[in-house]
This record gives sequence, structure tokens and C-alpha cells, in this order.
Amino acid sequence: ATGSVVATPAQYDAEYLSPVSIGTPAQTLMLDFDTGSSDLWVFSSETPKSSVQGQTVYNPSKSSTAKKLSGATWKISYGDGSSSSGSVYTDKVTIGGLSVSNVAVESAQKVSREFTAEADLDGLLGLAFSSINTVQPTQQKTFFDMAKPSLDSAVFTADLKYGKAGKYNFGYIDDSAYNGSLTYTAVDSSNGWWMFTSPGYAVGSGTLDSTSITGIADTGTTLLLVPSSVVTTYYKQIRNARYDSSQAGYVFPCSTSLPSFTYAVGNSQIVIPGKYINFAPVDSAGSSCFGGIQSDEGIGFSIFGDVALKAAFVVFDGSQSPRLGFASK
Ligand SMILES: CN(C)c1ccc(C(=O)NN)cc1
Repeated sequence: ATGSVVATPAQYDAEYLSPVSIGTPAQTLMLDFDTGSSDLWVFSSETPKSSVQGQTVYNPSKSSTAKKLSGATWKISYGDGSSSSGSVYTDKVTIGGLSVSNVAVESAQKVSREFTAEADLDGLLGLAFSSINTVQPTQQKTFFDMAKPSLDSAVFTADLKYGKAGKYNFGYIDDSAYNGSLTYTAVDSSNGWWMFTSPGYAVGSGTLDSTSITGIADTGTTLLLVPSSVVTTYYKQIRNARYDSSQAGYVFPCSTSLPSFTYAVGNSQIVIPGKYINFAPVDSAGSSCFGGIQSDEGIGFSIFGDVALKAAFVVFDGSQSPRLGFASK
């Protein structure tokens, strides 16, 4: 089996949302596919009304295939401080024509204000390793792990794009979606993430600096978060860039033309065009813009978020020895 689903960017490519059908008859929600976490959770009929501001909710009592997972609970918090928690059902989940039964669908009984504020986001679909799923007392498998036995190939691919819809495919690699060849690199999944080491980087047309960057491929994080030494080197190339403590990040005039940022993957390189690194205006005046490359200070590893991933076609190979494949596009 295979599946293919569109990934539509929300405000300033802050996140990418994909339609997911849950239950019988189908209840279709827009979920943020997140390779940085492993819980499939949704706004639901159990979410306090005051916390639901525009989201579509899953109602298990209206699904003939929903079953309460008795005694199961979940609770998750994300890098940006947001969080959610609740109860658990199992139900049929269909993504882009790929149907899987008895998937753990985590029903939100609490969501933090950051989620309430995202009217277009109805939940998250975790695509990291099931070892970090938060359901207790019985940890649950991700949609991908549940789908794996049925898939033609134990892979999914992320093809996110700048300011327009991209795609997630399950079970196959669309060789027409990228240029040249895929370069595969080793994954350390011991912490539950798709963690890899980039052997170097370059700013603009500069030479490759062999400072390695170890981080996670995380479609659920918007920006590229790297060591402060790399951040400093990048913004040093931009005359009017400055660290804005009120924004807790580097900003620059929105009219600035930005240098590209290249990250190495094995012996090949992915070039992030400069325009991808102008993330969004920090004020309604639109005079100063927030950089798409910021520091990973204090996290302990880097995060290759959407700013980095949307410059590539990425294969998440979930075979016996997981690996990541990157190609330019
Ligand atoms: C508040 N929202 C929409 C979030 C979505 C995803 C994440 C995240 O760190 N994923 N790896 C955080 C927050």
C-alpha cells in the first residue's frame, strides 16, 4: 500500500497542514505532520469549549469504529513551551488513500494557549519513533509504525515547499520529485528522533566550513536552529542584521536580500535560498523581519526545521536500520 497527501503551509510557512480522515463515517481534520514527536493527538469533543477557537474536533462517539483505550492517558510538551494532554481512543485513520485500523488517536482534554490560537490546526500527527510516544500505561505506535507492515516500502517522504503546497508520501519514493540523486546519511534514533550529523555548512557563495552540525529533522519546527557560532557567522554577512533581545532572535530590515545557507549531507549539499531565511515581519509595520536561522542554545542539539527541510526532498527510511535521504529539488 501507499499514500500521498498534500501539505499546505499556514501563515508564513510556520507550519504545514494535511487532511487526515478519522473514524466511520470519516471525520476529516487538518493535522500538522511532525517528525519531531510521536503522538497523534486531536482537538475533540472532550476539549473544553473555551479552548476551541475555530478548530475542527474529532467526536469518537460519532464513529462506529472508535474504541476507548481504557485507562490510557497522554501528556506532551514541545520545544516552544506549548503542551496538551488527554485520553485515548483507537480508530481507523486514512491519509491520502492509505487506511490503517486501530490507530491510537489521542483526544485533547487540555491544550495550551498556543494551540488554541492556531485556528487552522486541529492536531498533530507524530512521525518520530514510537519510543517517545507519551501514552501511559501502554505506549502506543505512530501511524507510520502501524502502517509499515502494509507499505510497499518502509518509508515516508517529506516534500515541503516555500509558500506553496508540498506533499507527504507513504510507502514509496517519487523519483520525479527531486533533482539528481538521493544522499543517505546515518540516523541515531536512540532518543526517539530522526537525528543526523551534517558535516559542514556554508554561507552564501563561501567555502564549506567543516563544523559539523548534529540535529533532528523536524517538520514540526518552523525554523533552522543551529549552534550560536553558526548563527553569528551567518548574520555577520548581513550589514543591518542585529540580535533583538525583545524578539529573542536575529532580525533585519524586511527589504534585505539574504545570503543562502548550505548544509552538507554526506558528500552532497542542500542549499537554502536566502529568501527562505526571511521568516516573517516582527511588527505590523513590516519594517523588521525575523530570521529563519536562529540559535539552538540550550536545547543540546540542532533542529533542521521547515526552513531547512523545504529546500530538499527528504526520505525518512524506517527500515530495520533507519536512515535519512536528502536530495535537492
Ligand atoms: C503550537 N504548535 C502548533 C506546535 C507545533 C509543533 C511543535 C513542535 O515542536 N513540533 N516538533 C510545537 C508547537
